[in-house]
Amino acid sequence: MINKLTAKIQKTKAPIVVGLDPMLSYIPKHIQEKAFHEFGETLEGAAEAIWQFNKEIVDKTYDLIPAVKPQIAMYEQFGIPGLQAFKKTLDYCKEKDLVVIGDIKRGDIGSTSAAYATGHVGKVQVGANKIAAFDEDFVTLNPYMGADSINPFIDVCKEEKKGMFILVKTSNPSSGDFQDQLVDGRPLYELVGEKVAQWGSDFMGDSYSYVGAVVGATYPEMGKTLRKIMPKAYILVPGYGAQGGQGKDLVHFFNEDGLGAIVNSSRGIIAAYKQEKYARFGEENFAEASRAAVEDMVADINGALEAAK
Ligand SMILES: O=c1ccn([C@@H]2O[C@H](COP(=O)(O)O)[C@@H](O)[C@H]2O)c(=O)[nH]1
Repeated sequence: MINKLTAKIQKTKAPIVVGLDPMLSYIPKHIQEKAFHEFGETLEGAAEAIWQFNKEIVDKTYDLIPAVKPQIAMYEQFGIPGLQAFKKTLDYCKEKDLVVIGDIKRGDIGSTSAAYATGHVGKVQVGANKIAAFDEDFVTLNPYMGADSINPFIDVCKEEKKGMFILVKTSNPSSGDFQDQLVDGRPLYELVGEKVAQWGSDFMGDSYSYVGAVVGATYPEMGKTLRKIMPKAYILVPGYGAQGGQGKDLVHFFNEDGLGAIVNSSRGIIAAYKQEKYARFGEENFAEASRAAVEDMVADINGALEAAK
């Protein structure tokens, strides 16, 4: 899967991932009304609205992008119908040949992590059958419970040739509360970065590892340091757009081969039609606005990479 991700980034020339993080407040009235007419103002109605919204965005952008990152929390808030919409979204994106990164941020004691790994990237044994449940290509993981929370994912991913992005330095304002604390004189995120490099060293694709890292666009200097600590790890970079990150901040997240980082934007793409810049599209054409926002994001990042050469 890491080879597929790298190849798709090279083919599209778009080192970006569209975050499918639908909130009802982003979903145009005409979609909500249709879904509520059919299913009522219920969890089922909400789930139908987010599925129709996602589908239109995917239809209008899939030819420009290598990957999507559905955030499971946005679906879980609608309970079981929400999780069904999550699964429908994953399957549809895979039909469109997109790489799917499930933003699930799991990590628990070994036996529980093993169950999460089975459900999200593996296959569960049911009688004589082995069945893939959610079946993402990559997942995000929280490593702060230690190696035994990550190892089950490594085992399952090795079997399935799938991958993971491990939280190293997150984009949020209080990420420093714990991640920046000094341990033997070094920030904790650097030590986690070293561990990611170590985990990845015996789980390599052709040029990059199946074990990637999450580093926020909002911390460019730390991104530069972590790039050197984890040269073979793909870095998933959230924090672009709605959280303030811009192309010029991201140059040092990439390696000299122009690869090694994939930048996420969720609200900045899926709710683009709400921004003044894309207001010309109108609510009806929200997915066209998302397409324009993808094109602008790619131009911003590639422009910054060119300028830095
Ligand atoms: O450090 C992190 C890790 C994950 N995220 C997730 O990425 C998206 C960001 O959404 P935007 O709308 O582009 O701000 C969201 O799913 C977060 O849970 C992150 O922001 N930072």
